Amino acid sequence: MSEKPHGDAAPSRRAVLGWGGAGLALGAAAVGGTVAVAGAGEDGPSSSDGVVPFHGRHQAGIATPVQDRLHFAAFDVRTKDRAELVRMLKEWTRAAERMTAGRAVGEGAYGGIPEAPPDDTGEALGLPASRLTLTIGFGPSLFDDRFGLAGRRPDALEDLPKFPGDNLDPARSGGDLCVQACADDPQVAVHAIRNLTRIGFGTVAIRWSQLGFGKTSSTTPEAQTPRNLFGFKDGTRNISGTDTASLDQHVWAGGGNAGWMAGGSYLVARRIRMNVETWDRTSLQEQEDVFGRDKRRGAAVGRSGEHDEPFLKAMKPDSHVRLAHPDSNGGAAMLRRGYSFTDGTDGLGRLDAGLFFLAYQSDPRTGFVPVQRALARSDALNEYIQHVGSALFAVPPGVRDEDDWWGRALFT
Ligand SMILES: C=CC1=C(C)c2cc3[nH]c(cc4nc(cc5[nH]c(cc1n2)c(C)c5CCC(=O)O)C(CCC(=O)O)=C4C)c(C)c3C=C
Ligand SMILES: [Fe+2]
Repeated sequence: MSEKPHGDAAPSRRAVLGWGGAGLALGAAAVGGTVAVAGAGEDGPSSSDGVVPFHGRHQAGIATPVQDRLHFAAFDVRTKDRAELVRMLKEWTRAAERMTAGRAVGEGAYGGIPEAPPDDTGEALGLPASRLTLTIGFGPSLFDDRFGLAGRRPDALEDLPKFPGDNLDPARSGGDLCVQACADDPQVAVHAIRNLTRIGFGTVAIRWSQLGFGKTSSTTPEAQTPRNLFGFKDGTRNISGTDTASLDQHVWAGGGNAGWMAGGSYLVARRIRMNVETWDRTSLQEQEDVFGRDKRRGAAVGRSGEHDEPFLKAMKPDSHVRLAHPDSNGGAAMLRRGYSFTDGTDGLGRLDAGLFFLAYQSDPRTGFVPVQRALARSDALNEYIQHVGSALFAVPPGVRDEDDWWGRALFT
């Protein structure tokens, strides 16, 4: 790709009108696919590095390799006009195509009509695509009478039950829509959410959002397993993004009563506060017993290598890994894709820190729910954590091409 990162937009209206013949030539080149735009380079190096393809059978941001940073936003829909919502989803899709390719939204951040605000907010000018992925989801509350979608709600999008120990803040829970923005540069992820929010002004409003850093799970087992804020390797036994058999079995939805979801997935998001101060005063032995893995290598009790198969009976009955393992839950499994967060302090001198747990599965009723029931009941980790936010979303299949848009199968 020869476009400059985030710098170039389609040639601006003024540029096309003003350049005359040059503008026409540019237009012809654009039809062919790539565009060498006058002025390319002034905002950063030209490169197609770090571009994760936006189009495909599945949305990017699920099985694709996990990036370093997250900006997650849940939105309430403010309009009651279905056509307006559809218009916005189409506009969002076109903007997402551009931003994930490292390009600015619409006509860009400068060079347009001086009397109008620019199409792009500009803070990603000169930055590469940074493996940005944008993944949309539809919450249970979207499927009400407002948009005539009640009959299209998937059975699998059943509200999550209340689990023992939950202390959920409604202001950090739920949402009609969500967008998960992941990138290796936080500015690129934030830019993407900000621009989608700007496009949606009047149609949707942000209900809550979460920034994340330090991925706590990876979908690439050959890479070094990241550590969570308790200092333990997290994601050792995650589903790999290239394990198509496991993805088909545990992650991609088949459709069920909602054919429009075939090739999609269900996302559970939980904001989990971690009491790092208490943890840091806990003995190493207790810490390792809590997880059932050792802190140095991440090896399961009685094993020496991180990826050696755990022997569950060697672990304490209330250890996290024993309780969460598929063998303890009738085979239940999910693809974890969470991030650490720190959101300042809580006024009592403690960090407001934790895990923003994100898990994708083919059906939460057979994925997250049974595992979380077991954990909520008996997990030794519960002494150190608390679930404070929760949301569930149906994540539709991927956008196939430039004529397709987020939610087309649901709304048409
Ligand atoms: C309901 C699902 C899960 C929640 C909620 C959850 C919270 C949570 N987990 C850790 C740290 C670790 N989890 C590990 C393994 C693990 N966790 C879950 C599920 C939930 N975790 C599963 C399915 C597994 C894999 C079990 C297995 O197959 O062996 C590990 C060990 C390393 C690994 O395999 O990833 C750690 C460490 C925290 C800190 C946390 C809440 C804050
Ligand atoms: Fe876990």
